[in-house]
Amino acid sequence: MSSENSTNNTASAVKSLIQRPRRLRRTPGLRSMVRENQLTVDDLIYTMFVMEGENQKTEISSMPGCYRYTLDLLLEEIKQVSELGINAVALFPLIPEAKKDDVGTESYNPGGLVQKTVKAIKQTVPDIVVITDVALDPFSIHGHDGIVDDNGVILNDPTVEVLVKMAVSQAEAGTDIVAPSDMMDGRVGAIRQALDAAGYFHVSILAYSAKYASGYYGPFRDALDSAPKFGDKKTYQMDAANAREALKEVELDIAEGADIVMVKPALAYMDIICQIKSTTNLPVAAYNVSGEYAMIKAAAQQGWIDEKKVILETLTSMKRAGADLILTYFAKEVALMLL
Ligand SMILES: NCc1[nH]cc(CCC(=O)O)c1CC(=O)O
Ligand SMILES: [Mg+2]
Repeated sequence: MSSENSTNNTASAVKSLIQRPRRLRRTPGLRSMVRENQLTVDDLIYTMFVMEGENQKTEISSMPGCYRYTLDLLLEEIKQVSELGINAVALFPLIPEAKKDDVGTESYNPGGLVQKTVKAIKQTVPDIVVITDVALDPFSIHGHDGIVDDNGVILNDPTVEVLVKMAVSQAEAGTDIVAPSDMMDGRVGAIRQALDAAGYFHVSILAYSAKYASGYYGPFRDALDSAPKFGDKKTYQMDAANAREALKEVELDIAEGADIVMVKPALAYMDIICQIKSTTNLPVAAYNVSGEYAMIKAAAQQGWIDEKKVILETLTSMKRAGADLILTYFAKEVALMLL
């Protein structure tokens, strides 16, 4: 018994406290019994960068500890993380400049990098869930997620036609989940229809439903060399000030056939995760984006924060906000911490 609670001059109001929340924080066992949320390896989706070539991995300078892998080394990494219990990987390709064009033709090449990668993963680690990104930015010379007209306007409906081809070609390659990250209107419905028409009823759609125009994507654009060559993405990605609009976007994507809805970025949008969770029974995903990764790594490298503690605290808070799934570059590190 600590003397703090037994001194004679303790105010009587405190002495007679009936509720003392600290009672349940007294020991690790008690804390564990009343813990409301638990981060587990099942929550994690490992976001990975793939590039052409052989036997190479290159570190992304603004994302220390995160690499672009050639397919052979990517497969090694995926085997390892699968053994650690990670269920799913989300793939993003680095496309050589020479294969980029105005309309992202390479994105639906049956022999393209993504398609080749999906096939190889399915042959080597068949149990891992493969999630492929559906958006034009890695494939377009201008770095936008859509087709651009002469006035610099990002065209919605012509872009959706390309996204549909991309999604079907990923399904042909064997992907489990297609994940449109482009924010064009109507793409979820168009992709669902096309997948079904081609017999891919079983392929799921993870919709980037509430994706914000964010400063937190900088390191990702370094990784893929995909920063927009002009303007910004504000005519298609959402305004950071809006919350009700996120609910509208989610509602539309669900009506169009989304299987999982996502909020992106995560950390600055916890309120959005929480609100969406309370309005849908679908699984809700959160994308712990590149800038969120970079901030933690940078502060940790300076010795300013305890990296492991901050990673676990950050991802657990996303679960507390309502995320069922978390896309994160920390997935492997976290899986090791949770062992
Ligand atoms: N379709 C683009 C896309 N898909 C995933 C990310 C960012 C992910 C991250 O920052 O980790 C982006 C960047 C963007 O919209 O410019
Ligand atoms: Mg939408």
